[in-house]
Amino acid sequence: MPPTLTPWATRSFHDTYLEVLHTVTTSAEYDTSSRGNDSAELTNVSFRITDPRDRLPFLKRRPVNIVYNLAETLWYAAGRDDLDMIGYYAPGMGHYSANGKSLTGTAYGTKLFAPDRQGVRQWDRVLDLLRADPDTKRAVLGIYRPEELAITDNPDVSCTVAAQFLLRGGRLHLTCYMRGNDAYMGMVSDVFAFTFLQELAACQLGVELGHYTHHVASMHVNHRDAKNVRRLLNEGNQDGYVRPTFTPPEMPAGDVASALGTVLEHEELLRTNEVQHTPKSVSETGLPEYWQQVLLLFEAYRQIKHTDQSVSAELLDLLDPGYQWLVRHRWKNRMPQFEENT
Ligand SMILES: O=c1ccn([C@H]2C[C@H](O)[C@@H](COP(=O)(O)O)O2)c(=O)[nH]1
Repeated sequence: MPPTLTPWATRSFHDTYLEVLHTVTTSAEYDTSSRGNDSAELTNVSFRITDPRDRLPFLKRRPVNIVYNLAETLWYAAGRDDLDMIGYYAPGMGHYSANGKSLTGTAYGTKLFAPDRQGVRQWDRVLDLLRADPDTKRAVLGIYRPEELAITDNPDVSCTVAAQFLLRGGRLHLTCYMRGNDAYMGMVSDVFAFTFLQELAACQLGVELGHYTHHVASMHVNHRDAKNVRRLLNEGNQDGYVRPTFTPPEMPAGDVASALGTVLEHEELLRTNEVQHTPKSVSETGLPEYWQQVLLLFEAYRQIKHTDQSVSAELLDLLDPGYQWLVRHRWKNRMPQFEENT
């Protein structure tokens, strides 16, 4: 019998990430080969993160691209499916596009945040239901659609089937159901996006954040990533290793929709290099500090993409310590001064 991962609960995703990678690679049930991907697979893996704000792993051997993760989540929240936006942060996303312009399955935002035929967003309907009937068991955000399998050789079928809110004891919990999850690559972005959206919903409802639970039918690690996964798992075994810990930033209550709208306007101007922000101009937006941090990250990325200079030292100094750690380790060769052991 393979080990059961339920009920696995850790405070942070960092610990869960390593546990899942370790268990899938050492206790795989199957060796699968589908659509050119050879993988080690463990079926029906579930875990819980008790602090969904602690959603980032901090690993030197795989520094998360925090700019991409924020951009992808905002791309969802804007109900978008275009490669113009997401392709700037992840050029590889183009491979999943059938028409070279947009994405289908992966564009969760079109299912969650774009108005349906009745002109209502699924997100709003579910939040309204929670306001009207807080104990409801119906607050389900449906993502996977049966029609996706009707498209021959569809390169992009939704991996997330659904996500469900439960408002219990004044706290908003989220459960995510996935048909398949790439434990090394995809899981980091999926957990980031869903926990971020959970925090957004809690702010919009004016309730406390609860726990986040992730259920996956096929949890797998592709064989091509096995070596990198081993290196990652060994990171903690190095002499003198101290696991970096940071207090995660907390999304402020208030008019989240308006803050999101402003952030998205600035994101586009920075992406197209029409605007260059400074710490002063970011503070002049009047956005809460939390959202200013997102703009600082987009400005750092603009400097990386559109110039060949180092990222501004003044900007780096202002970043939240966890974000700063990730940027410094991800784009080492674009940092003003980088010390390996910091
Ligand atoms: O949000 C996503 C989207 C995709 N994938 C991974 C899972 C699979 O490895 C691959 C999709 O391949 P198929 O299951 O569609 O063959 O992408 C994720 O982990 N998360």
